[in-house]
Amino acid sequence: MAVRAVRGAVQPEPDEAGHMEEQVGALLTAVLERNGLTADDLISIWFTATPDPHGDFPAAAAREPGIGVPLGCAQEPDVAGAMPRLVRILAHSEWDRPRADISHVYPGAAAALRKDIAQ
Ligand SMILES: O=C(O)C(=O)C[C@]1(C(=O)O)C=C[C@@H](O)C=C1
Repeated sequence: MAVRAVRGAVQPEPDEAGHMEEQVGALLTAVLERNGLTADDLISIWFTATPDPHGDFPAAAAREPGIGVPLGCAQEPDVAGAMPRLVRILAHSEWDRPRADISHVYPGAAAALRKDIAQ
């Protein structure tokens, strides 16, 4: 069994506590479903958020889909002209398939960040 990493990002809109939880939760659910993973396969999830105000900690959204692994949040560099209000995830998982099979999930506006890998 290998350890693999999967990426994703979402731009919660509007920036209210309930929406953050709902949309980041949906991102996490999509990452699991598209990759045939369960919450038990995960090892950890690192969240980053752009420096604009957010209604809640992104990691709080992982509790709704029942994800019980270690979580962390940090702030992205404040790059001029960068897309605002983004929450990004980097999840590590145990995986029995090749790296090329991983689906990285960038719904909606976030797809513009990584046209090369967004699904
Ligand atoms: O993948 C993303 O979410 C990006 O915005 C791209 C990118 C990159 O340049 O590779 C930029 C910033 C993030 O911290 C991670 C990756």
